[in-house]
Amino acid sequence: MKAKKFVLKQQFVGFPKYSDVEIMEEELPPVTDGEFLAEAVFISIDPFIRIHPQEVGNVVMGQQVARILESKSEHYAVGNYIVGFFGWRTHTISTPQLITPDHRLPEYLIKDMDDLPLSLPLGILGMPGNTAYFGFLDICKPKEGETVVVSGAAGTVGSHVGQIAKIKGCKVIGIVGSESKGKWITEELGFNYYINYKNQNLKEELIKCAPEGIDCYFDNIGGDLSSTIISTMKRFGRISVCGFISQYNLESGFDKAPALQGYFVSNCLQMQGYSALLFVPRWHEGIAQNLKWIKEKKLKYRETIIEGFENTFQAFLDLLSGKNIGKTIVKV
Ligand SMILES: NC(=O)C1=CN([C@@H]2O[C@H](COP(=O)(O)OP(=O)(O)OC[C@H]3O[C@@H](n4cnc5c(N)ncnc54)[C@H](OP(=O)(O)O)[C@@H]3O)[C@@H](O)[C@H]2O)C=CC1
Ligand SMILES: CCCCC/C=C\CC(=O)/C=C/C=C/C=C\[C@@H](O)CCCC(=O)O
Repeated sequence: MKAKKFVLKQQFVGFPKYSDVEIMEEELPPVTDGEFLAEAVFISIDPFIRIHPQEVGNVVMGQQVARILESKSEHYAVGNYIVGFFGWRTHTISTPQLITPDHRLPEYLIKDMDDLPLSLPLGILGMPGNTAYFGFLDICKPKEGETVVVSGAAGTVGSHVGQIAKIKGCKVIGIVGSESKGKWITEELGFNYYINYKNQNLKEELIKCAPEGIDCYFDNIGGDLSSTIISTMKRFGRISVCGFISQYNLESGFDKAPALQGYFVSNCLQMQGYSALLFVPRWHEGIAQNLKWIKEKKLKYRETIIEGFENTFQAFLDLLSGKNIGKTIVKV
């Protein structure tokens, strides 16, 4: 059995380039006792791949939904589907990772999907879904009637957070980079307003949509746009810092505190960052709640599916340039 894999050839500097990676082949050894052979069906494309430390020479990191092709493990049977952190590769031989260390995403068998797509455990029913569920509810602690701003609002995490905010009875404003994204989140997902940061004045529009000020800000983007949003927050506002994608491709790094301390002091704001990994002990609680909301038709999703393993890197570039709506997935 030959596996294909994307190997990191050099560290990403600035916007990633094709010369940063290389597709290689690897001859896999026979499966031995306790091991399984899994074939990638879907590969997850996520922004953290751009900034998470990775070693040159290693397979590019990432989650997969994979089908068990051969098993000498009592835990997985041939034909089972699992979620695993195997990276950008077509075939993997491994042993079941039944206990999740603190710094890892869990590996598990996919069950109870009914007729839902098998890709969802990489999106709304997986890491990004739990990022939205726990990171919004536990950190922003939204109350009915409050005003919530979500940036990256047509992406996997942002579109999910906005819908949870609606379920909780909030007014929701989504920040997006195109009109089609804005129409999707307002007309189909129920956000109250969208603001297109590429062609509208963010501050003026925020004041129009939320003259009362903002109670909760779910931050996916960081940078100057987030500074503007934070400057319109109300007293005792809460900010969940999920990501800062506007800074990921900068060559200069990102180690300056925003010059917003005045707003934090005068409005008694709270800001907390987190990683989805914090919530690994409650992983299946988040998945069960998100699945319940999907079945109740309270939570909708979209996926941008790119076909073909060879197109995995292009899918990553497209995500970083905002070409996706909802979750970006490679169908291997
Ligand atoms: N803390 C955690 O544990 C986790 C954090 N994250 C973070 O959550 C965020 C969203 O992730 P995810 O939902 O997977 O990705 P998305 O599906 O939201 O895709 C990324 C989106 O970011 C937007 N974007 C790209 N560049 C910029 C920019 N310069 N300014 C503003 N927006 C930009 C684009 O939308 P547009 O067209 O609107 O610009 C793009 O579609 C990321 O910051 C990610 O790193 C994700 C998972 C876990
Ligand atoms: C410097 C470390 C990366 C920080 C990324 C920052 C914030 C945004 C973000 O996108 C976070 C994503 C978190 C994802 C969860 C898990 C990953 O870290 C993969 C874990 C790798 C593993 O070994 O399992």
